[in-house]
Amino acid sequence: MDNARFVDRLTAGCQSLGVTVAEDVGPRLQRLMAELLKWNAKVNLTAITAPEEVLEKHFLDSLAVLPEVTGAATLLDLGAGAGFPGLPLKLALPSMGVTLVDTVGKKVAFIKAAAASLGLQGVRGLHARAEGQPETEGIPRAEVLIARAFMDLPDWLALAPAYVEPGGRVVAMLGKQQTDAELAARAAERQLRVVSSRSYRLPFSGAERQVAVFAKE
Ligand SMILES: C[S@@+](CC[C@H](N)C(=O)[O-])C[C@H]1O[C@@H](n2cnc3c(N)ncnc32)[C@H](O)[C@@H]1O
Repeated sequence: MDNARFVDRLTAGCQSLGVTVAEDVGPRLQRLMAELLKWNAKVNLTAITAPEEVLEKHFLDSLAVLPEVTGAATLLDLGAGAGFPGLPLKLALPSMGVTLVDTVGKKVAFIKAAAASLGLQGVRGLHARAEGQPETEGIPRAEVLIARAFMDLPDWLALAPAYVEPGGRVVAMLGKQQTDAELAARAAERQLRVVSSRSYRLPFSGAERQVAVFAKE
């Protein structure tokens, strides 16, 4: 994909999702894509390798949750894989401190290399397994905790609150649609409340997604 098409698709995608990013985000996402595809040729980081799909399913899907994350001083992305959604969110919100955690060393090595190549300050890649004990795992708590394609919702709501600072919130990026009643029931099981929930469609494929935000009661 050439530069002009990348910028066009990014702009159209953001418009469709109702989010805005600064002008420098496009070129930096292009650099991130180049790094991802270069690494992926040697180590298996992601099954999504077609540039159009990387743009939609990794970059735009990550940026889709900007409304849920904007304003946070710190973000913790558990099970970040090749850096999604944490890296695109960091590019869009440069003053936010972002920690990305994964159990697979090569994925964390990629996150660190990509952050260095993009000159990103305030990004930490952490090779660790999140099992609910942040202190012993060496994982810092954050104002906002996020994960995509990491756990099903009940398991995520069981694990996540241990990693949230007082007054913070848990963001769940959901592939499978949940009703308001289902979300409220899952939240109540963990003494959480639903702060917000909304569905959206990826701009080009039309794939359905949902994002829900939870806080401690
Ligand atoms: C399906 S991938 C999703 C990656 C990324 N969030 C995305 O949406 O592209 C799930 C990731 O979680 C990591 N993972 C699984 N269990 C974990 C744990 N307990 N702590 C940290 N990472 C974990 C895996 O290594 C894998 O990279």
